[in-house]
Amino acid sequence: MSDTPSRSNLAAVDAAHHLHPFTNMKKLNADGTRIIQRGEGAHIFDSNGKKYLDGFAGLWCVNIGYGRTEIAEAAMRQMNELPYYNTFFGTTTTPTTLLSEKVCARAGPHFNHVFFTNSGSEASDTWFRMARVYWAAVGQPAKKTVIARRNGYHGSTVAGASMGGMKYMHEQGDLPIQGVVHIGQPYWYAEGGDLSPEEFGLKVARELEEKIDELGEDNVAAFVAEPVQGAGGVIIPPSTYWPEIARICKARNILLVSDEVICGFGRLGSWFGFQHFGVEPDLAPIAKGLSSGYLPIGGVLVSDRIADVFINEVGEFNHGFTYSGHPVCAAAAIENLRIIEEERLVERVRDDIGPYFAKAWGSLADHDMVGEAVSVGLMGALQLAADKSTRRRFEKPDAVGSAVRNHALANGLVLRATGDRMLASPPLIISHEEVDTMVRIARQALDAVWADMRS
Ligand SMILES: Cc1ncc(COP(=O)(O)O)c(CNc2cccc(C(=O)O)c2)c1O
Repeated sequence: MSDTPSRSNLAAVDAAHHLHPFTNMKKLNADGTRIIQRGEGAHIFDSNGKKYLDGFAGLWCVNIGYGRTEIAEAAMRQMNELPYYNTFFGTTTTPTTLLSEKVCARAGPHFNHVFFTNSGSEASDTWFRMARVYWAAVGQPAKKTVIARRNGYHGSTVAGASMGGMKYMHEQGDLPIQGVVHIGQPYWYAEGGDLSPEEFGLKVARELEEKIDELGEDNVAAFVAEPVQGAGGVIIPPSTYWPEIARICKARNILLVSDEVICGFGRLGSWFGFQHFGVEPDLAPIAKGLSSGYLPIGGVLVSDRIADVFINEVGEFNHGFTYSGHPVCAAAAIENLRIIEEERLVERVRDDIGPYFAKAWGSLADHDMVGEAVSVGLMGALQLAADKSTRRRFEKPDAVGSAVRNHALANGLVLRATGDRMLASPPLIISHEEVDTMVRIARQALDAVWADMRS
């Protein structure tokens, strides 16, 4: 049956058949969905030919930018040779094995093993089970509880959504599951009060020690955190935060889990976020920049402390996915990492475009509506404020953030709004001129919304 009628009316077909994630479908069907047709470099184009500078790299993930045909060619070669085989029952495939070596080579001396998944959420549920299996194998089975953070994000699977600190997710489906508790987040602008950022960083880190004391150290398996919270609003912790977290985890014998799904693969100007903050985690979920989103793949970096127990004590870890280490996805990821390495994109973020972005994006702090303009590497946020002199927030943060986002989008720039924070996470290949364009359109959007609010 010809698909011409459907293709000519994709929005109507989408409304009739496609349920979108994190979307109010009634509103979307009324507004109509936007068909994104192709991408090139840091730009995407919709089905009407409108061009957008993708200041969000898809969903934090298109690190090498769009249109890199080398990846399609690598995927096609693998697909034509072997489109799929599994890694259960004593088998593997060449790209899966080579990718595991390549990922570990960038993760530092303590990481020599990776467990592959299809997404970041599956990586969350994988390490969640690994942590409990690890403690049981070393004779401390009561160490089951995971401590996570309010406003953290770790995906949409049951454990991932439970460890996430988003109340609106917990309300749907009776989460969090037993064995997951939350402490505060290092969000100084909103919660620091009269403390300096450094004082606040120590205070909120020490909530971890208080929670461990409350639960009993012998009941706590792990603490999980994103190096920089992404979906929570690009919350960059004060300098005192991570050293104190690392000290507490070591002193109190709980596993430290660094969620690298966003911060990994160059986003912060280092291969992984934990390296940027000088931390040595025990486990680290990965996804997104691993393949730059060209094909779905995720995983868990497993430190020697954990891997040695799984190899020598646990025996069979009864966990895994049909597509764990999918050969075509692995081939695409290998090519993606080759591009990141050969074009020195991590170093570029650290030494060139990251500092350039910080200066340009930081200049927006002079706007009456901007309370802070912060960034690390190519991950930035604008905190919108009703009164920046007192850090007073807007009454309707979501409405303000959406208004700025929609204005930017109408003028050809994709930004993410989470409440009253405007988030940027452009492809690592973005040029200086494109950063200038991002900032120009963002400023225009701020001017327009601020003027609307005062009219
Ligand atoms: C830190 C972190 N951990 C786990 C996940 C889950 O990964 P998957 O989506 O591949 O299952 C994420 C994902 N992060 C994510 C996903 C979708 C939207 C947004 C947003 O900020 O709007 C963020 C993430 O940001």
